Amino acid sequence: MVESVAIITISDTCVREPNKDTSGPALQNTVQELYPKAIFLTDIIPDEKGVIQENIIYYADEMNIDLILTTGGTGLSKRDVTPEATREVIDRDIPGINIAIAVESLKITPMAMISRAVAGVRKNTLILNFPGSKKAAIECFNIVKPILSHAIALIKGDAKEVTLTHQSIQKSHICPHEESNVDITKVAFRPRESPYPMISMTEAFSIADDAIKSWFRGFDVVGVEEGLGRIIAKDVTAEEPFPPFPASIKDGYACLSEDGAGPRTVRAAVTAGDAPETPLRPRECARVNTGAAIPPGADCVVQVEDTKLLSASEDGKTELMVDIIVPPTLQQDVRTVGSDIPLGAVLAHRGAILDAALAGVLAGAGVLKIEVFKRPRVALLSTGNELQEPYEPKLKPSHIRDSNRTMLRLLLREHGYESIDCGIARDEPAELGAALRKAFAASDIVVCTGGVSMGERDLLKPVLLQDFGATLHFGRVKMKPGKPTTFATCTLDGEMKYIFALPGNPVSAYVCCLLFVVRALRLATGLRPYEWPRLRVRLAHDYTLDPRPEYARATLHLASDDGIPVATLIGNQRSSRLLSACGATVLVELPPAGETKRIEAGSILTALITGRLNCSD
Ligand SMILES: Nc1nc2c(c(=O)[nH]1)N[C@H]1C(S)=C(S)[C@@H](COP(=O)(O)OP(=O)(O)OC[C@H]3O[C@@H](n4cnc5c(N)ncnc54)[C@H](O)[C@@H]3O)O[C@H]1N2
Ligand code: MOO
Ligand SMILES: [Mg+2]
Repeated sequence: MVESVAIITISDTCVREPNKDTSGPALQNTVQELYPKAIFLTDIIPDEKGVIQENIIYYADEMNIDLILTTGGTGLSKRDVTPEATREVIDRDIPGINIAIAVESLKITPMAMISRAVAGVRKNTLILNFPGSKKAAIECFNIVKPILSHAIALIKGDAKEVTLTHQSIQKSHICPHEESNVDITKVAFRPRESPYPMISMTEAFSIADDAIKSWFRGFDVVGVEEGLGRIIAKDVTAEEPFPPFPASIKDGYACLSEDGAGPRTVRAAVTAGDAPETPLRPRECARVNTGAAIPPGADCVVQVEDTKLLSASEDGKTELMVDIIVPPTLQQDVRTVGSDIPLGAVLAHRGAILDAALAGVLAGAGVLKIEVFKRPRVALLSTGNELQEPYEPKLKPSHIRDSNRTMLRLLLREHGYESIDCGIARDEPAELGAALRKAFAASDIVVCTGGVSMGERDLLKPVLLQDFGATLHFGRVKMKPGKPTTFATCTLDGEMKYIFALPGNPVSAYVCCLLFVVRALRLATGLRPYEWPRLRVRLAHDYTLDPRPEYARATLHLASDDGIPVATLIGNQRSSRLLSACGATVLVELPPAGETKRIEAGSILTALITGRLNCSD
């Protein structure tokens, strides 16, 4: 049980200007989320070795604090002395903690190499140095979080907690299957303000991209027809030229171009599939069809429209002589061997998406199987006590049908990704934990909806943190819809798992799936570019702006005078109203309200093309 925590900001600057201390308060918020009942003491002190040591000794010896976290002074500048100060006052050091921090932090930034932080024990107190930047301090805390309670229990000799932890480690890695560490009884103590900073979309994308871009699990070999939407892993080259023989582009007569205009004897008739062998001689021609092989000796085709019949057999079954009216040029209307696809040409480049046309090209080239990037396995999980399956005959009082799983499964499929259905979990910590565990076991990326905001039954974040030791990379994003969008990672049975915990509101889930999940899947499967294409649109109506950047669902009318398509928003944009996404071609990027609170009809904005072009008139 962690009962007391001291957070010491070590920075000359923050001593002079305490409001510049963002790391201390952020760290406090994050730690408080994990230990809501602990007492917190905070301090800001200068980068002075003696002062740092006095403080550590005071909090450890006099105050008997369980955990001291320092932030700042771990780098390479002359004034950075936190590690030196700490090292001299600890009784025992714990190098493993900083090895773990270095290993994990190096995945995020090479700057982690120059942190010299120390972790150790003085008497009954665990002391950890964290870097001075807010982001880095929180990341470091999230890395050590899984072992904190157990380490502190060991230091304090808390036999009960140590035994419990050992039992739970034996049963599962983090938390027993049937139990949860999340206490939902103290509703009155829930945070009244979200402890998660509301980060920008750019920051959120960069964090999720960094975490996911190293996902690579090799290749699959799939049949061309099964591979729709998959990403080609290796260049595929043509082993046959196309066409494999000189073919006619027109229905007409194969001739020798040097004969010019004038009469020709019709020597032969060649339809598609025939293989003419006898060479044409001067002033001879062969009747040919589009796609038929032209005979040896011929070097051009004259379309039937540019000829006249001069003589024929009496029964009309055989053409004897034709007149070529227009003098032909060399190779006129001939597809020479390999002129569509030369032998050895690249048919499909690594990174290309296997679409219908490419499948046709591959089929035409006799390529039946193809190597593609493996895709992450995606599990879909809905959460909420109010949810029933769509097929249930009758709704219970105050219940609704789960629409998110159906919508997300098909939305992912529309963009080339299949998913595994993990059902509905109730808003109970242990049940949620069990459902997540199942979803993690079946997948690489879990996409769940609901339970990420401020309600007492919004348990996703605490369950991830306390039962899975997850690293919560972000818990709120400045966007509408989708504010409580959460992205976390955790290691289960030695494997990295990713979780996009999307808000429960169906439109929020829809928009965030397009913006975060599809992006992550594209990035993980080697697809470039992974940004949605943008275009300029003219807004059809006035709109009141939200303080957050908003992604409004709209259809496009392509008839505007200057060629800029007009975007019409699909009715009320409330995040519960999924009808607003039906038939959406684009997500219009509405800017956040600043000095301009209302945007006028006719304004030019950008829009992401996330849907199909529909005829909306
Ligand atoms: N005090 C605050 N309340 C809320 C805030 C806030 O900042 N402070 N944020 C609001 C925003 S923005 C959103 S978005 C929602 C997100 O809520 P949760 O992710 O916690 O989701 P739930 O509470 O579980 O459900 C919200 C809503 O969505 C319906 N829902 C959930 N799952 C499904 C499903 N599978 N199919 C259909 N509909 C679903 C659910 O019934 C609720 O109506 O929080 C706001 N609150
Ligand atoms: O951000 Mo919430 O997703 O507005 O509805
Ligand atoms: Mg909620």
